[in-house]
Amino acid sequence: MSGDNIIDGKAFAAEVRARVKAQVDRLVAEHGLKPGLAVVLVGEDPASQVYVRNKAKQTVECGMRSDEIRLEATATQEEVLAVVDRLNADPGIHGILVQLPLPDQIDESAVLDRIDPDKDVDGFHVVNTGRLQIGLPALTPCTPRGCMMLLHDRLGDLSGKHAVVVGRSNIVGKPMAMLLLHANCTVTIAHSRTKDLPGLCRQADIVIAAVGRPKFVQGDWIKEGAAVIDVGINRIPKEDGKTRLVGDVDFEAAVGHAGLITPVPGGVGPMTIACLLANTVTAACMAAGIPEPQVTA
Ligand SMILES: Nc1nc2c(c(=O)[nH]1)N[C@@H](CN(C=O)c1ccc(C(=O)N[C@@H](CCC(=O)O)C(=O)O)cc1)CN2
Ligand SMILES: [Mg+2]
Repeated sequence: MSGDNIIDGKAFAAEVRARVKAQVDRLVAEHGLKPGLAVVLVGEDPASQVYVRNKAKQTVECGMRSDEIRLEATATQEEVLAVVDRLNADPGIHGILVQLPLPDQIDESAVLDRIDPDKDVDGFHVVNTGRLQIGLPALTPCTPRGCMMLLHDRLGDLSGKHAVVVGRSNIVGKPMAMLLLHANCTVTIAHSRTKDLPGLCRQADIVIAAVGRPKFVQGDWIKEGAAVIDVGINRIPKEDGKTRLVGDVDFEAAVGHAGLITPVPGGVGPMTIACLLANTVTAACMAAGIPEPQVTA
């Protein structure tokens, strides 16, 4: 993959992490403030274990404190809430993330809403959701924030562009639509009941695929020159019995139509963790009542 229209999310995420590290270095040097991120993992989901390990590694590489809290898959709601309460009260922890999905016995929204909104670096708490909705400063969900960074980097001003968001989840589709709206896009949210989805996508200057179905968005749904951001991470079986990762877009078919497109892997995924680190710096600065250090390059 080497076309000019293919966005290298891995390289861009490395740049974001370098900026975060420079910010952290200044916070430590000028304010004695070392941001801390705690990640809570309940159970042994293999993909979640990899993501949590990568988060901890990248947090430390950026010079921040990293706490990893692991609970058995059989943990009770009370046990998970007790961990969140303890982290809420820890002044050295500025960001808390509970890795999703949670086991079935746990009420996900009750856990997410127990996190102190000022430490909610996932931006999933109802307070941050509401703040985003009405345009107040908010901790913003990491994946949509990463998508916006990629779009602004390659397209600059997004005003007046028609964006179609395929998917209406609370963690990607809805906040994504809100961020695009705040960037003055005309936004359509499409979902399983949308009529003529191919025709709708063909009108879009920007297509965000966040539906959770492998290769769902077809190549001929993409208008010539449109930007295609693929949020999907689907593992599909290969003939040799192993699995491979594909997005929600049929990449091979879409790449010939798109003006810009993110691959899977190596597109949006790496931006999610980079934005989590950036949100942790934001949360630490908010807690200390100091402005975020501005770093160049
Ligand atoms: N509390 C949260 N849970 C989950 C989130 C989240 O933002 N907050 N998002 C996903 C998982 N996720 C981070 O937690 C995540 C997913 C994918 C990647 C990534 O870098 N993907 C790579 C491929 C990695 C692979 O081979 O599996 C890529 O796309 O290039 C990072 C983070 C659900 N849970
Ligand atoms: Mg549940």
